Amino acid sequence: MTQGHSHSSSDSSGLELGQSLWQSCVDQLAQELPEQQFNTWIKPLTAQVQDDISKVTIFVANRFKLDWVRAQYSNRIAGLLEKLYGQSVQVELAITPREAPVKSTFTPRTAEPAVVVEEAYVGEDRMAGGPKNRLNSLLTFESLVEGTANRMARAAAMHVATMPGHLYNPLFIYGGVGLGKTHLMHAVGNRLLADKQGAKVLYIHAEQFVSDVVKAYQRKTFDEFKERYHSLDLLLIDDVQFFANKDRTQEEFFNAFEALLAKKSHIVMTSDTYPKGLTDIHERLVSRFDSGLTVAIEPPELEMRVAILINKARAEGSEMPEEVAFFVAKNVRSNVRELEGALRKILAYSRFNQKEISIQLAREALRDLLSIQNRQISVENIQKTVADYYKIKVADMYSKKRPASIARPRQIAMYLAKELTQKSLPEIGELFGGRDHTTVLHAVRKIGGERQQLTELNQQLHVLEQTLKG
Ligand SMILES: Nc1ncnc2c1ncn2[C@@H]1O[C@H](COP(=O)(O)OP(=O)(O)OP(=O)(O)O)[C@@H](O)[C@H]1O
Repeated sequence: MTQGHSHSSSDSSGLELGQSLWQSCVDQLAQELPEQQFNTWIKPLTAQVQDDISKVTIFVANRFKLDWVRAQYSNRIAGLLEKLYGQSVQVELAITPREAPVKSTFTPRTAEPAVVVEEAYVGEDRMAGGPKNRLNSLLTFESLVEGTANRMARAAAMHVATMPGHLYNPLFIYGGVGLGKTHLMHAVGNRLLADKQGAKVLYIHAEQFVSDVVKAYQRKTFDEFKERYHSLDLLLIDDVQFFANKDRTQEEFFNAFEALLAKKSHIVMTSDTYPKGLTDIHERLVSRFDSGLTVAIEPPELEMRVAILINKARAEGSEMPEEVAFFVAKNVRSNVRELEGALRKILAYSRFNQKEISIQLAREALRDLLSIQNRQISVENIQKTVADYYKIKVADMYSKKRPASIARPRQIAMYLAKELTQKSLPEIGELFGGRDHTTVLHAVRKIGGERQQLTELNQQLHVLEQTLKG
């Protein structure tokens, strides 16, 4: 989003701008806040932006959350909106009305449906039209771009959607943030419902499951809880790493899991790590998670990022020239959510200034983003981050020591230095204790090659890249 521009106040561009402003704010918070905080407090928020963007009303599920969001986040949100928009924006908080005005309510695209559905299964009135499945109908196989990074996961998901309860049960999908795990899961649900209308499908975030367990506990409604979960045909449960340390939840999930598998209902789960990498989750559950098919979603490669940009632009009614898409995809590398954020900024900037989308325009629209990237990534920074990650001393990055426990992280750091900075091989060699450029080249080729083969290494590199990009 740009600053200091003029704008008309009441036409539809005000609405669009409001939408992308709120989305940019959410994207920014996703970058700044620890993931769990973001997912708990910010992701479920919906906002209504006044046409002239002087006021944003943020909807929160209940009184408790309202107080919390007000105390912890409202100043920060107001500050961000002001920074993004270039003028002050009044921020107001309200409790989500029972029937939210869906049309004018903007939800971050990554979030659950527009109305916060915390009470969805408790209030009898909501049961009238059948239980809510919480699926977002926009997240389908059709809108998911396929590439090497998600091919396996997509094929498995497609199989589950067409023949649930058959193979790959449970299907466990893991990968870093913003890589399309949630999207894929919704796609399974949407496809199954399209094929079998009456199917009982539920998408739920692991934290919501925890909160359902707590409620059942408080209200002594475990029978209802069981009835609800154990009767599903397809359970889609997101981010199961959130079950960590929640014993009662794990027990209830274990029961649901067993009941569902016994009746050949399908379970699809996602997590930020592979099952054995989960911490503070009971072994018996972990081994259940791993008992069907476990697939990774990898960060998208360049061509896939380009395709995603072009597709998403088209879905928004704009054409993004291929050279611009390449420019953006080369500069925004970590995940799809960031790509979407970049795209929104470019579209808003182009509409606002009524200019064609070009590389120059993209450069201007993404000025902040690009400068943050350039500022943060230095070879020293990489050395420190990699040393921390593999628990070795930073000094070992320049030392002559050769044990594998040191040499390998050092090679990884060299690889990242080549990937993420503009430095030449000799310059990098110099910064690693005066090593020859052929040593650096060897490291770059070796790690780059292994990355294609070893999922675990690829995940580690992905984490490091995300950390370095801030
Ligand atoms: N291959 C793809 N094609 C099109 N859109 C994609 C693709 N992968 C991801 N997206 C989009 O990127 C955004 C982030 O994806 P999603 O929310 O599914 O990520 P996630 O892996 O579940 O991340 P998190 O763990 O942070 O929840 C979504 O808007 C999604 O639609």
